[in-house]
Amino acid sequence: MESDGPRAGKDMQQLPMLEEAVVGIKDGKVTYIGETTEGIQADDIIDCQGKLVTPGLVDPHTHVVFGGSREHEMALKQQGVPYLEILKQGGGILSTVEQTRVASEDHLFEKASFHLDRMLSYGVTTVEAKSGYGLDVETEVKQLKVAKRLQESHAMDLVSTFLGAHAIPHEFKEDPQAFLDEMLGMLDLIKLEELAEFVDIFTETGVFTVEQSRDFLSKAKEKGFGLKIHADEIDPLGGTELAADLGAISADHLVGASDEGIKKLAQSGTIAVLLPGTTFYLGKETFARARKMIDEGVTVALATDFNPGSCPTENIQLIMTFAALRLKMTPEEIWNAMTVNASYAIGRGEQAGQLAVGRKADVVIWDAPNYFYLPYHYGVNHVNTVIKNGLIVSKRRDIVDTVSLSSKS
Ligand SMILES: N=CN[C@@H](CCC(=O)O)C(=O)O
Ligand SMILES: [Zn+2]
Repeated sequence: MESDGPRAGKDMQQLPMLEEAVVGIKDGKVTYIGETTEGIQADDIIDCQGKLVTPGLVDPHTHVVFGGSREHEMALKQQGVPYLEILKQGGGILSTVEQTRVASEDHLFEKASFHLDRMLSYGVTTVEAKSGYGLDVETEVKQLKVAKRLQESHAMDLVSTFLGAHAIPHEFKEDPQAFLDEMLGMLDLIKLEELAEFVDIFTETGVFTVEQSRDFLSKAKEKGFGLKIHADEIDPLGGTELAADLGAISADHLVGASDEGIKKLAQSGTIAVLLPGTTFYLGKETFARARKMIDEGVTVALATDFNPGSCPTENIQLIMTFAALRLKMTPEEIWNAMTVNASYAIGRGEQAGQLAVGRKADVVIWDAPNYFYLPYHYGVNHVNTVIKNGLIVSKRRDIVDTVSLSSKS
């Protein structure tokens, strides 16, 4: 799984793989990858005979720090009330904002920790975490501080994104610009206290316009932040083009991305982070045009978008199945999208997403006989063991003979 950079377009089909491989780990790092154990001494040996071994997965788009939950919205969804209508009525994101504002920092820490444990158990070892459920200075800082504490104490590696521009809170309903100015006013503090590396905005009907987003993100860029955009998730407004124009590191969702937008992503190198779990959960028929993106030479990554509203699942393996069946991505493209490309989408291309000598020993051993088995056998957890920085952080029941799971392996 070594790569010099993100894999774009048809290069996403490349998936270097060793059979009969040996991975050596010492002091938390990968020290050896080869096909023989000859001349190698080890204190502990894990026999992975017949099993797939990969780098830890990278989830480059999550909203993991939040208060409460939104199961009460399920009935509204069943009645056909659209996502943006629920938000307009003060529910949706704004309901989670209320629950996050009243939660203590320690509570949010414990809750996010629980979700991160679950993500680790599904084979994810690096994750991006967005704020955006505070929408006021105090609560946004509280969320970002929780992410920072988690980065310092949890086995998971976290990369933090400031999404203060996630929705317009009640108190600014009549004056969205004043709200955006308040969020912009936080950037110096966020920089000073190293609370986030990226700034994101929800560019969507009834939330922020393309022009508001351009202005907001340009100011964040001037202050030295990397940029991300929730772009063309529901209505095709042109957030994709904006992401490319501004040189954003990623443009996320992209269900309604135009032909022009897709071309621009390929030219700018902005990574398309696709979130098919969200499209599924919103009950949409039309998914992001991954095939067109790959044909045009775009770098595609995949993520869960784990959040309490539009995609409440930590199961990134389920996203593999959606990517295969609804985005028509090949298994090779899916693995690249969740490892190499995902790590570049959050500025961790040099640290995560590859199994290579000298890198962190973030390794997953799967109860699967080959890499295309995972998107196929869906809805369950195929992890056998997760190793983070050389230590076992998650171990599940062993199946001795994985080969027997498959007729062909
Ligand atoms: N679309 C905007 N933000 C999130 C959903 C947040 C929520 O519904 O709580 C997303 O990426 O899908
Ligand atoms: Zn999101």
